[in-house]
Amino acid sequence: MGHSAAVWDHKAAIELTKDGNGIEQVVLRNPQGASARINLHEGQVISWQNDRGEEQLFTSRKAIFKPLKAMRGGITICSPQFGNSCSLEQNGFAKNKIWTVEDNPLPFHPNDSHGKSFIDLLLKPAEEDLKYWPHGFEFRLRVSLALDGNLTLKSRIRNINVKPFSFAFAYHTYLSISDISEVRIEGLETLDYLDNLSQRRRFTEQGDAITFESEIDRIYLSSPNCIAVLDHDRKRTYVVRKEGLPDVVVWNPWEKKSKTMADFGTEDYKKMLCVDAAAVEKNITLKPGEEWTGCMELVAIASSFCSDYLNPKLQCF
Ligand SMILES: O=P(O)(O)OC[C@H]1O[C@@H](O)[C@H](O)[C@@H](O)[C@@H]1O
Repeated sequence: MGHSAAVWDHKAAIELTKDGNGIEQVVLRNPQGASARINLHEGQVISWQNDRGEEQLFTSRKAIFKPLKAMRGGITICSPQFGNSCSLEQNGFAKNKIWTVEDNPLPFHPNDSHGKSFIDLLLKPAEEDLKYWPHGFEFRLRVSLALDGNLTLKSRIRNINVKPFSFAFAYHTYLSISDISEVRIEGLETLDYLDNLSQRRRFTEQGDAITFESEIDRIYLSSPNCIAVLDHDRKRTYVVRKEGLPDVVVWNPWEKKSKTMADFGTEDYKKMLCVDAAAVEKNITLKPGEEWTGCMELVAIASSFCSDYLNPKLQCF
């Protein structure tokens, strides 16, 4: 990092940094030493480390860091589309736009900031963006790091136009894992899913936790608000909590597809698993003046798994 300057004096450290490419990043820290790094050019969370400096999000060794192009890894905001069903770029344009830091955001719930280090980002369409997506919107993203190291992303999208519009949404989350063969997901058993590898045909998941032995690209529907990703070898469990996001996308490209991706190493598929809190099956529609909110919280638990996190009665936020 060439340059570093304080943005504002918050309870926990927040710094704005520039690297050699001039990419502006925000680094959130908590007093215990956990951190999260956000790229302003893409509104993308590119790292989330625990208090021992261990990466909890995956970044490909071949990731390309350049402005206005989401790098392979971290958490990418996918909107207003997911996939490549319409004329927009794959997974939408939000990940390839310049976000600004918002100093005076619309008020959040008081609990949203309590004891947390956070940054508020804003995305608004530029004049030329309206040519290919003609909808007036304000997209606010709050990224917060709590005292316990949990990472929360809260998105608010508001229609500021006179016509309704619809969009899909996903927090495309690359979790860092020890080895894909050591990992299982709990919380998606018996759910229906759309299989992206079979033209989005609908299937029903079996009753066991999900394990991995080949490419997977599925949209699980009407999912519970808490699911868990258990990594036996690393003795770590990620809990994904969500609100306003009914679907969960699970993706691993496996070996053959990895070779077709320029910014992804051939062996990288072993070290990552994408588990996205999403709204994909049914688009969200906003009338003029309406606002939608979608949250995801990531919790990383060291050692053994605590099944209380999957209790459907637990209040997520
Ligand atoms: O290249 P991107 O935009 O990061 O997307 C990668 C993958 O993301 C997954 O979530 C999608 O379901 C896949 O179909 C897609 O290929």
